[in-house]
Amino acid sequence: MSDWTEKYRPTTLSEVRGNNKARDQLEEWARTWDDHREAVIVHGSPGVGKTSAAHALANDLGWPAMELNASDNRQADVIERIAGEAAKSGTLTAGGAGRRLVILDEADNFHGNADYGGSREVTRVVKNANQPIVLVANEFYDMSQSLRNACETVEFRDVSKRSIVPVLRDICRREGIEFEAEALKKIADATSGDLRSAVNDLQAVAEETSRLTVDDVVTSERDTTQGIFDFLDALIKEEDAEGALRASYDVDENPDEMLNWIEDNVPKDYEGAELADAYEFLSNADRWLGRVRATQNYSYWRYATDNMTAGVAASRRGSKGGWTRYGPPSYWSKLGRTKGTRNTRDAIAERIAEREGTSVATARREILPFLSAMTHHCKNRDLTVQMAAVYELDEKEVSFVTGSGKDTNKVQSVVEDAKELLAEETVEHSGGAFFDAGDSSDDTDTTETETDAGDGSSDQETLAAAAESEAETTASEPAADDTDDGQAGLSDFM
Ligand SMILES: Nc1ncnc2c1ncn2[C@@H]1O[C@H](COP(=O)(O)OP(=O)(O)OP(=O)(O)O)[C@@H](O)[C@H]1O
Repeated sequence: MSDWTEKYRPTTLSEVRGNNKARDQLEEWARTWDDHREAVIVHGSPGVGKTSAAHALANDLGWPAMELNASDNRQADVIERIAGEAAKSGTLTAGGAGRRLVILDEADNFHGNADYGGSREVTRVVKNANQPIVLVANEFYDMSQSLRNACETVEFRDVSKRSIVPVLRDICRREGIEFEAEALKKIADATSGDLRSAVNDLQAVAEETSRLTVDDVVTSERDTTQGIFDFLDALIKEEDAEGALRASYDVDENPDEMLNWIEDNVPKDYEGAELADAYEFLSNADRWLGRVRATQNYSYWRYATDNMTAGVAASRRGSKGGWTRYGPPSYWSKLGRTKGTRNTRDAIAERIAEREGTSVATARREILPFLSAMTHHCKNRDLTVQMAAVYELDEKEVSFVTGSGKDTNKVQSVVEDAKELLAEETVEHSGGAFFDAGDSSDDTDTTETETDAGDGSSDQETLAAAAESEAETTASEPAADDTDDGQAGLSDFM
């Protein structure tokens, strides 16, 4: 059987589902290209149709599409090909004739090269291109600010369940597969916004049966973790203390794992004082889990669970709406599993504590999770570099905080740039703490200071504000200009 994601790839923009606004913006960008001559960045999560939309657009307009993949090539080659092609066809171009669409896939990956100048070169080429360029990216903020500023931006959102189901239904009809409506809903549910995964899952299940029932879908791997997502919703958004505890009974994870999930996801919806309170309960839970490990007395699990469920739910202030993309605990899950990672964690926490004038416990329980949330997968690259520089993190440690693999180009280039930054900064001034903690009390109860985003008068508050806006980083464009002087404050990177 051929690959259904290819077989049913949209060929015209009208077949791109669930992102009407983005689709229309993209079309408008293309139709008015002669007037503005800017490139466009199309960004969003994997599998939501960005690349398909670019190709469909080219098809609709009758422009040949030329696709380049940033990570497949050496940067110089890519640039040469873009620049060369653009210049060449530019000379042939008269009005709209000879127009072609350059699609640059994985455009957030240029940083993956030690040759930092590459990114600047791409920016220059993109700015001067004689042809419309679509840059496709997952992580908007992995692209340099000057590149972002040079382009228009179109954001593709996760595809809603409501839009996914009809796509699956169409495919079933065209493949002659019988199905229960609930089965399709279940697939859509389990793939949380990623239409490509939904189509893949549908094909996987359909290969096993000629009539698709709800029960057929149960076996998919994503489904086994679905319980935890429902639980997180209940805990973080819906239930009171008792309800949250009850919801945890349905979760098929041990308390250590459950704590990891909660710790990693609660900052996506909680903020300020409620987050501080929640962390307090989570650290209580952590202590009880430590006692279980030390004594093998499993009756303490109960206390840990109470803290992490009832405690966290009770910390909530006001109501939480909307839909949140909860994710597996990429970083915290590694904690406590092995002694090695615990040591890494503690080594980082010690350096943070020293720098910020807090206790190691505070650094570990309160500061590290913030850093982790803000630099998850190195998504805010400038900030990640800044962090690596200030705390002098090596590859293993950057990987630990961000959850990106330590052997990836991303992590290696972050560490390299951090070293460079550090070298520059030691010349400029004697280095400073990330947060510039005002008092240096060794008190573990300093939660207020890290989380109370008040008037923004101190770096601590800037950080807290950053943590709060973390959930919306993809939506907001920083206003600051390029900062190349290597001594920019944290707020300049936000
Ligand atoms: N919005 C959509 N409408 C219709 N089909 C879609 C949509 N999004 C994804 N698909 C299906 O998923 C496949 C992959 O989509 P596509 O490669 O365009 O996603 P993407 O957002 O570019 O992901 P990535 O960033 O991982 O490349 C398509 O061939 C199609 O089958």
